[in-house]
Amino acid sequence: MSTESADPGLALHHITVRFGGLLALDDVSLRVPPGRVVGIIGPNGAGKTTLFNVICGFVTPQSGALTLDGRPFRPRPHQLSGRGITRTLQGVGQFNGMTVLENVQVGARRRDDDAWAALERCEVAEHAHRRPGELPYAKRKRVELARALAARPRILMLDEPAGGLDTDEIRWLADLIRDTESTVLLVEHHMELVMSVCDEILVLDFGKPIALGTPGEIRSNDRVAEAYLGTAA
Ligand SMILES: Nc1ncnc2c1ncn2[C@@H]1O[C@H](COP(=O)(O)OP(=O)(O)OP(=O)(O)O)[C@@H](O)[C@H]1O
Repeated sequence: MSTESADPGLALHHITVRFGGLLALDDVSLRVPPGRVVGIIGPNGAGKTTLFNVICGFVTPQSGALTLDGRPFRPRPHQLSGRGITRTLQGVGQFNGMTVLENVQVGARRRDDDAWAALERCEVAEHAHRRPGELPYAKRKRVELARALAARPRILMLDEPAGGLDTDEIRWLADLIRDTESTVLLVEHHMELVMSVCDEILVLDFGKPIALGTPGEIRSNDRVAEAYLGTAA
């Protein structure tokens, strides 16, 4: 571990997760250096969400370890935002009993300037006083992003942010991911988005890491094409 003590960012070391007899993650290692956009792809059931859940402390691995800046990191869901880690949810996931602004203020931990800046960044400030349920789906996805950005996270975990969005919205999302100062971990099925924004991509198949590389390397990897791109592209 001594060589890793100078390792900035998040790292997963040999993570294995079993659900009964099912091997959901099989010896997965990944480094997420500051400022990078790292994608995690793979077919349905490959273990992407489980990997996110390990980072968030919802799932405890049977073996392996996490480090943050080279130091042991034992994630606990309620302490994540304090460690600078924020996750968006699949779908929209807002409280409909609260206004858009109030939802985003939860992310901002009540710092109004951060909440408004995030609403403006996501171009939904004009809807601040409406309920999320009154907005179209794409706008609610933007509110969910604003909620996450309002925390000014060091590491932003995006869980299928393109789901249900049209081409223009996905283009907007790609710009947002490229522009953010946060380190980004992206689980996504939309290959064009993944290939256009990621610096590095981890490919999982039945819990096994089968490739790790730049978009170009992943595109030309035969094993990936066989396991995933061939069926999903
Ligand atoms: N809590 C759990 N208990 C039992 N099995 C689980 C649990 N969570 C996930 N699994 C199983 O672990 C495997 C990996 O699931 P996971 O949701 O991580 O895959 P995924 O890559 O995110 O899939 P998708 O693209 O469909 O969201 C699947 O076979 C799933 O059924």
